[in-house]
Amino acid sequence: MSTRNENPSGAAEPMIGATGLTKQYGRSQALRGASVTLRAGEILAVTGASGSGKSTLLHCLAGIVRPDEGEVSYGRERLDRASENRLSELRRTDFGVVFQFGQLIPELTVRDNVMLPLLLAGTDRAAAQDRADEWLERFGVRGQAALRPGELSGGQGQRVALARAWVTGPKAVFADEPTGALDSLAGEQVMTALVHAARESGAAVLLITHDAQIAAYADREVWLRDGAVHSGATPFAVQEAAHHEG
Ligand SMILES: Nc1ncnc2c1ncn2[C@@H]1O[C@H](COP(=O)(O)OP(=O)(O)OP(=O)(O)O)[C@@H](O)[C@H]1O
Repeated sequence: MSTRNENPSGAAEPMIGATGLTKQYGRSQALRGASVTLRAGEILAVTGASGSGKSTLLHCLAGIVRPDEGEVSYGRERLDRASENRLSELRRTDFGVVFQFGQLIPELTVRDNVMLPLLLAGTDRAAAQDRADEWLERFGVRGQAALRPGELSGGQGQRVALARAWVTGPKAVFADEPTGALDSLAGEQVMTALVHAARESGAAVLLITHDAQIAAYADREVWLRDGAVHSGATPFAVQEAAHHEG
């Protein structure tokens, strides 16, 4: 089911804005003047062929990577100039991140994985466990709380990763190909859970995907080519390239 254009918050104010971002890795120019806005409460899909700069853009917006040039604003704060301490604080409190392969800690149980961000933020153990169980329940994986990540299906693992991203009450969640390793049914279940969590919590979501069906869950779509952002629906040629390479 697509929820395109159904942002119930109706909020249009920019939450995170990036202008003129450039980022070079050795000889490879990942971003060339990329500008994008993530508005409060919206789900924004970012598509584009492999190597077009999608992950680098997400890393710059989430304060994981500092751009070479350009500005990243979070409200009134300049993330491109923020200290490392402030950026790691924001990643613990205001931002959640989900990657293609969940990146759960294999030695910890599902519940301990989800509790971890809360414990790092100083929440006491009993409260952290209650909140972790609550989010596992919302993502339909409460029954798997005592298992280790290696015992989960791909879709369950991604729903646990979403629970871990949402457990701290983030203002924005950055999801880099969260369904990229899943079959289409598991991908749809993960996206349904993600949209539900976003609507319930009011968190904005930046969703990277090479899959047009996954992008259709978003409120708005932008696409990257050669490190620059374009708005509107992804052109078919870019979709095709992303599909084959992704
Ligand atoms: N940490 C890094 N070190 C070196 N080069 C990098 C690094 N991260 C990205 N790049 C390069 O920057 C360019 C953009 O990469 P990026 O991962 O942002 O693209 P992408 O659109 O997310 O690609 P994909 O869909 O394949 O994940 C690529 O040429 C890539 O090789």
